[in-house]
Amino acid sequence: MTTLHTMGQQHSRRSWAEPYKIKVVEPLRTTTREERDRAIAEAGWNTFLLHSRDVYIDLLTDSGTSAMSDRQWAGMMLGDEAYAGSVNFYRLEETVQKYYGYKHLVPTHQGRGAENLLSQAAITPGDHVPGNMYFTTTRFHQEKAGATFHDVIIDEAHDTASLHPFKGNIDLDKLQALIDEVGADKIPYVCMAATVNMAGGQPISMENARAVRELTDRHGIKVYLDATRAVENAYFIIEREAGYADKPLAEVLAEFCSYSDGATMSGKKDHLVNIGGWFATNDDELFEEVRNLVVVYEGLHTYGGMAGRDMEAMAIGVEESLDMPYMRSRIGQIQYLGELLERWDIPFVKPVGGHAIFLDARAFYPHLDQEQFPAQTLAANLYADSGIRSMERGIVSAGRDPETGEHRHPKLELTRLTIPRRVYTQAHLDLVAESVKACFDAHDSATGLRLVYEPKYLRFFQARFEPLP
Ligand SMILES: Cc1ncc(COP(=O)(O)O)c(C=O)c1O
Ligand SMILES: N[C@@H](Cc1ccc(O)cc1)C(=O)O
Repeated sequence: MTTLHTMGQQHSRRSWAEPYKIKVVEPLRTTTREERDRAIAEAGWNTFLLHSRDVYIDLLTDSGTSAMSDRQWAGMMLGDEAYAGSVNFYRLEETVQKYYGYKHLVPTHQGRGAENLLSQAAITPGDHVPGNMYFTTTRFHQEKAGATFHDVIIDEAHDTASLHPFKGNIDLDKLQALIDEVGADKIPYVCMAATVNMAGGQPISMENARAVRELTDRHGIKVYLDATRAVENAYFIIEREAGYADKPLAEVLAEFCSYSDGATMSGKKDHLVNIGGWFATNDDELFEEVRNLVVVYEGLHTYGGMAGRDMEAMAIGVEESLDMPYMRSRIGQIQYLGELLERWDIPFVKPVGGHAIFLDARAFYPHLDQEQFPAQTLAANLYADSGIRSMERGIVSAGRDPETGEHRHPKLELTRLTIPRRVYTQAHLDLVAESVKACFDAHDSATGLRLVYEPKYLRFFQARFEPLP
């Protein structure tokens, strides 16, 4: 007999929902297939060169694309736009010290501004910088300052099918081998990213961060964290690592950061703002150098390229990012999209990471050679199908080897569907999954691309292509 009680059991599934409601909306424009074919051709088959008005659902990036809260918008009115000593700077400094635990803060216009300052201040030409997989702008600044970058991430990170829960981990043997090979005095710091963007938004475990600290301490090497998505990383530690399930995000973040000497930050991600970043350190001497350099590249050391109002919104965003219901729904959205794609056997990087779904373009287009740019092709095809904008993360992003001038051939050839924070609904994600499925079903017709214009630096942003016949 079905009782109310047993009915309850049959329907015991409990969904999560976003812990906010919508107060302001921005209309979306739809386009025809003909218009999109024209737009992608005019953009040289590069989604970075599309006009945003021609895009329907914009999954290019989670950088600077968040919806700010009503509190953050209210904070914008509290902007103290003094050239020097803005109230908002001191508020931001205090907030970062409180939650990230570092002693000194230098604001910058965004993450790469902080990377430039750290690289210039800490690297001597001929140095070596190990990191858990490269990030484009980070490695660029390290190489520009005269260092050689070494990928010391665990092998599982390069395998799209590996279900390792912490694919962002540093391989301690690889790190030790590099120290033995070049000497600790040639390694100014280990660059530790949390989460690892290019690996699929994959986290590092607390255990691994602690072990990296112990190893580097033995050799007197510093650790600088790329803290861009460190709160998302903290969420995965709570979800997947023994001993953290009941801890608040803020406590996990603070412990994680305690294993580093400082950090670079792109506030455009975790901090839920449209612009801004910072550099932080516990090292008095390095701080002195960076605080001096910032006035050359970014602005005075109490604004670093941000308006007072931006620093206020950022300080509020730091606190909002540490709210567990928010973070659960943030990661929940990405997992939701992953579940839809999984149902249709669409190949993508597993487990689902922190900020995006990374489609495995090699598996989509096994008939295309990597030099026919499968991930770039998939991004262009997805846009043409439905107006959804994604980003190539494969051979184009990897660029050329500075020594040989040849294309680098990364193992991962991915197309990234990046989810902006607090912006899209599940219905949008349903449309995304359906369009990905349509492209997957049409995979035989993809012919690949030819590179026709290649800029010198960070080529993926402005390169142009033509379809192969
Ligand atoms: C992991 C990571 N580090 C650094 C950066 C650089 O930050 P920004 O875009 O703010 O310069 C980004 C994004 O660009 C990133 O995803
Ligand atoms: N960090 C941002 C913006 C960006 C995109 C691509 C890059 O290679 C560099 C920066 C992102 O990952 O989307």
